[in-house]
Amino acid sequence: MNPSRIVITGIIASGKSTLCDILRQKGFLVIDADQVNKKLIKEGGKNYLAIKSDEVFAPAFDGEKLDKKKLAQLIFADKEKMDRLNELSHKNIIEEIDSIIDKSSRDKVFIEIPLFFQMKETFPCDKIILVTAKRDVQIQRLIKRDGISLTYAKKKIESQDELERMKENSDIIIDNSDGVDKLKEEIEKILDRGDF
Ligand SMILES: CC(C)(COP(=O)(O)OP(=O)(O)OC[C@H]1O[C@@H](n2cnc3c(N)ncnc32)[C@H](O)[C@@H]1O)[C@@H](O)C(=O)NCCC(=O)NCCS
Ligand SMILES: Nc1ncnc2c1ncn2[C@@H]1O[C@H](COP(=O)(O)OP(=O)(O)OP(=O)(O)O)[C@@H](O)[C@H]1O
Repeated sequence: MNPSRIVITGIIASGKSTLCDILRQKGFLVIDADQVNKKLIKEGGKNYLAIKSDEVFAPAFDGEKLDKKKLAQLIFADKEKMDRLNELSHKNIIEEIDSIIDKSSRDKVFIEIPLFFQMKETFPCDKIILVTAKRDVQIQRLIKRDGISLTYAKKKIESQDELERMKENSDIIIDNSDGVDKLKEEIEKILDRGDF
């Protein structure tokens, strides 16, 4: 079985995971690249080992323990470190996602890849759904969900600010600036249209 691959991507805190939860409730298989990475950065995992062996990331370790908050602060403050982490981790994330898809018996699989357009590696797919939200809505959701400051929220947003390019290269764009009910309606319309 070679299922059709539908990528869900978008700006940070736009509502990708919320959309994916709706799809899961409808019975679809949804793979989340962030969750895949969480497994790979657990002690002994492929990405944990790659990060541990690079001295640039030593400040993020407390003995053997990887402190994800410290790692996030390191990469969001330094683009070079972010690129290095991406180089170490993305190929492993893709490999793991491919292996989950290979084992599935579904005719379509949704894959949430927040950094789809930023990854150097190519991830073959059939359709790309882009989730967006108005900037002020995005900032407020990020601050509320993660309990972070306005400055840090803006820094996180700036690090992946290429919205126009993302729009040009996507097949379907969902604006999730309104409530969750509106988001549900939007995805139902898209599913009914049978675009994939
Ligand atoms: C920095 C880490 C430790 C933070 O972990 P944490 O559990 O707090 O956050 P989580 O993984 O859920 O990521 C939340 C969001 O942060 C943003 N983000 C994460 N990593 C990056 C990155 N390297 N560059 C830009 N944005 C990123 C994305 O929007 C992502 O959806 C973790 O995200 C990580 O190891 N990142 C590198 C791997 C990666 O690129 N993951 C994204 C897969 S597409
Ligand atoms: N339509 C909506 N109305 C109100 N709140 C929403 C809506 N969509 C998402 N949210 C809330 O906004 C926050 C961000 O949404 P979510 O976590 O789904 O975004 P994300 O794009 O997956 O984030 P990340 O890029 O960090 O992975 C969450 O707290 C979520 O509950």
